[in-house]
Amino acid sequence: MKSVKASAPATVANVSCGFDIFGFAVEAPADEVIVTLTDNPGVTISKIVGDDGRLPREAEKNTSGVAVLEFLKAIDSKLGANIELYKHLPLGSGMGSSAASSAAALVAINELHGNPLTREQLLPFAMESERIACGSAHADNVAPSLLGGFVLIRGYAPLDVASIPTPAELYCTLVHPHLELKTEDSRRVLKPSIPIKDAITQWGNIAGMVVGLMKPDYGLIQRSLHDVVAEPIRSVLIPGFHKIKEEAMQAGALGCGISGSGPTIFALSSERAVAERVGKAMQQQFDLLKLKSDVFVSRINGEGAKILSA
Ligand SMILES: Nc1ncnc2c1ncn2[C@@H]1O[C@H](COP(=O)(O)OP(=O)(O)O)[C@@H](O)[C@H]1O
Ligand SMILES: N[C@@H](CCOP(=O)(O)O)C(=O)O
Repeated sequence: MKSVKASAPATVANVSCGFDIFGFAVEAPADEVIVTLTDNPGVTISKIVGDDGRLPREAEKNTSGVAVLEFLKAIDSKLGANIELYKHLPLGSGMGSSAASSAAALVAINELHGNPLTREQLLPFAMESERIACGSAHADNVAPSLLGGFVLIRGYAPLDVASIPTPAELYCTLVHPHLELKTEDSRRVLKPSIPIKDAITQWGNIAGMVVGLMKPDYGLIQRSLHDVVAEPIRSVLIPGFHKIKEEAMQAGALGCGISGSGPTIFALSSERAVAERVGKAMQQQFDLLKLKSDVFVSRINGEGAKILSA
């Protein structure tokens, strides 16, 4: 039967001020899948590489499997599928690990059926996978992983997403300490409501980010990269967070915050050389805490999930 190989990139959700509504894709790392059509209905996962045996092999529990099951149900397919998953994203990282697997699997199964659905129409299936992974069908990882670029989730009911143009010279530094934080747990610590004063600060920054990215205006981006909603609560879960952020800013970053729900920390810079310097400064702080970490520097990835071979 026909097989398709696809990949989908890591993503930075929230981007400081935009809790659950902002996300962008980076160039690496990316998960890969090989999806093969089968005559028998249902979805199987025959192989997972790179997870040290930790991810569920049952399709109903793995984000890649859930996404493909939802797709096949939606198009009323009589066929089934088998998935091989090559996991390159660390689990519980705040880099959209659960989302990358489902985004890659979705573009592959869509391709195998002749692309009946647009990337946007694939989104609800990937969101269902996020519900399995963390109890909440948030779209700020799956949307940029599927669509590429910097994405705004304007609304969830109905789902309304928009791509925000970004300056070509905008670089992201990701520093991933070898720690795990489950999104489910770091969502549970958030408060159910926020004071109006904080809401005003937050929506001012969200609007500032959109204008700053579109103009582009690096000063405005810099002034807008603040989070008074999630970061003050979640930062206690990341060793050395405040010092690391301070060092990133000293090294020239426009802003620095928690990537998704952490523990990865992201920074944005207006030059590659600065983004690399920022990465070294951040990693040095994790070294001082005797925490191993990986650094990834990239532009915003405008392409998102892609077919590698069909
Ligand atoms: N294919 C998959 N890749 C990553 N995590 C998966 C996958 N399928 C299911 N999961 C589950 O999702 C959870 C990790 O997701 P999450 O906590 O959101 O981390 P991340 O921030 O890295 O996406 C884990 O409990 C894991 O078992
Ligand atoms: N908006 C979500 C994003 C979670 O991202 P992840 O990469 O940690 O899964 C949240 O902040 O909970």
